[in-house]
Amino acid sequence: MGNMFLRSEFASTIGSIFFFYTIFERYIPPQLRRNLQKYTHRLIGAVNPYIQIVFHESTGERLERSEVYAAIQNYLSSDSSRQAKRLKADLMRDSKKIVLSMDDYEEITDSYEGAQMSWVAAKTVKTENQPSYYSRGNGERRYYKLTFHKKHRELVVNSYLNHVLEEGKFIKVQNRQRKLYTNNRSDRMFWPRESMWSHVFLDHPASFRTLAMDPAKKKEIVDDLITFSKSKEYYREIGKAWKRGYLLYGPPGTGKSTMIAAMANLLEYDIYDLELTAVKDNTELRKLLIEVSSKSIIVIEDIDCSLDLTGQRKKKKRKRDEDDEEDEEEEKKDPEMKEAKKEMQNDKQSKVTLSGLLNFIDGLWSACGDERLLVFTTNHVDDLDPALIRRGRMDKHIELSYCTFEAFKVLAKNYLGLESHQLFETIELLLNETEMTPADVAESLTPKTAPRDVKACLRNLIEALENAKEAARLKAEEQEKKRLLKKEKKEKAAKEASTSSNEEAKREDQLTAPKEIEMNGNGKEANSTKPES
Ligand SMILES: Nc1ncnc2c1ncn2[C@@H]1O[C@H](COP(=O)(O)OP(=O)(O)OP(=O)(O)O)[C@@H](O)[C@H]1O
Ligand SMILES: [Mg+2]
Repeated sequence: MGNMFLRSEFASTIGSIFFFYTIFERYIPPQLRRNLQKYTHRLIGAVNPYIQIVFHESTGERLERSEVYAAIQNYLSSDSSRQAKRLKADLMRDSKKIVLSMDDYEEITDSYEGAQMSWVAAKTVKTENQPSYYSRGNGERRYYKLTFHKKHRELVVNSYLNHVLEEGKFIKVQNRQRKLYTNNRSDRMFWPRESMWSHVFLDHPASFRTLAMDPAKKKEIVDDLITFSKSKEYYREIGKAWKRGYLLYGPPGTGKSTMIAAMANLLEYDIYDLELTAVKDNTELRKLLIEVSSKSIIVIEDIDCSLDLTGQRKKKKRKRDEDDEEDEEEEKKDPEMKEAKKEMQNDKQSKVTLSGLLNFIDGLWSACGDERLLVFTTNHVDDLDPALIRRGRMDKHIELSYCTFEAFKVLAKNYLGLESHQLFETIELLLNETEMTPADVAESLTPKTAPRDVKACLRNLIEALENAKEAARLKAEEQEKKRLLKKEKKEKAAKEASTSSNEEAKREDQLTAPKEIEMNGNGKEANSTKPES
């Protein structure tokens, strides 16, 4: 009986609300309605101790997805998966993980420095009077609503919102699918707003654990990288752009490119592989730089071959100039050929200059965007212009060299799962006497049969090392022979030159001697040229 009474009471309340709402909507003019709503809100605001902030999913007339909304979605994802009963799963653009978020009208709570915050996901539906850009296709406009007590206003405005944004961005970076970018050729047509970089997803398995090099040196590099990635405040304090330059040098196949991939994997950075020869000029280089995002490594491989920056390149240029002189004659005969050659040269040559590159590294533009590594690689460090590699530009110089026994042990572990073996001693001796790149050692250790025969692999390596040792011995012998031959030739030439000059002197003496005698015979003239003794 009581229950029935309650039920009818409830039904009549709902009925009254519905009745008043219909009257409100239908018979009260819009202007009055708006005023009524405004004053009701003010009245409620005066007595309600809670404050609300709304964050819409899309903003502006273009309805671009709001970065803040995305950051909140990421920030709330772990709380959502724990607290919400109805969840939505999204695979966001460039994300490698599914992001879980609470469904509409779910509520979750978050606590920050002792303050309780409540987050609700909701949506508004477009009404007839609203402009068409107000909402997306289905007429819905989503938002998150943050509610907190007014005594936490300062905390929320000054620190909680920043915390949400930073954390959300951090989670986004963690979840993002990393990319390997490369610059497009500049003579290509670009669509408006099209990026000058094209990309593929970066999925390189290299890591510092599998990189073969001296463990102490490896630790030093890893520590340096991690310290860099955590030094945002430090760089701000000392007034320096948050970037660091590395120069990796060493013979081909010693792991320079592998180390760059390991760096990117360690710090979760993107890689921008900059092909300088495809960059038209310094202005374009600057444009490319502006597009590079934070948390990235800008790589210029084989810098000695990329530009007219090095001694070697200058030598090549000199040679080219000599060739040009020979060609000039031909070109005079055929002017069309001259034009074609000119075009071809322009095609090949980038007009990026050393000063342009230095500006790229440490000019004002390079400070736009945070947390960036710049890595140069070269096989010929001595050929580089000292201005390019001075500290401050290339802060850390790392030499990657031939395989040491320590490096071999890492490769043996990677390739064969071996910590030790009786053949290691022989290999150590041979490695001390022979220069072999880690790439060659790795190739010898790669199993050629399945299941892998560990001993056969080690024997393979020993054989390769012995061959390399023998080849080096023969080469040294050959070089010594050539040196001796050259020396002999030089000595012979010098001897011949001295005998011929002696003979000439003798001949001259013979030519001048009779004259003197003659002169002596004549008397006076001879006395005037020779000092009296
Ligand atoms: N230090 C190393 N540790 C592990 N693997 C290595 C190492 N060095 C070379 N390798 C192996 O050799 C291959 C070639 O190495 P990488 O391309 O890194 O050499 P590089 O120094 O960049 O050569 P280049 O100067 O020709 O560009 C890699 O795929 C890798 O498997
Ligand atoms: Mg390389």
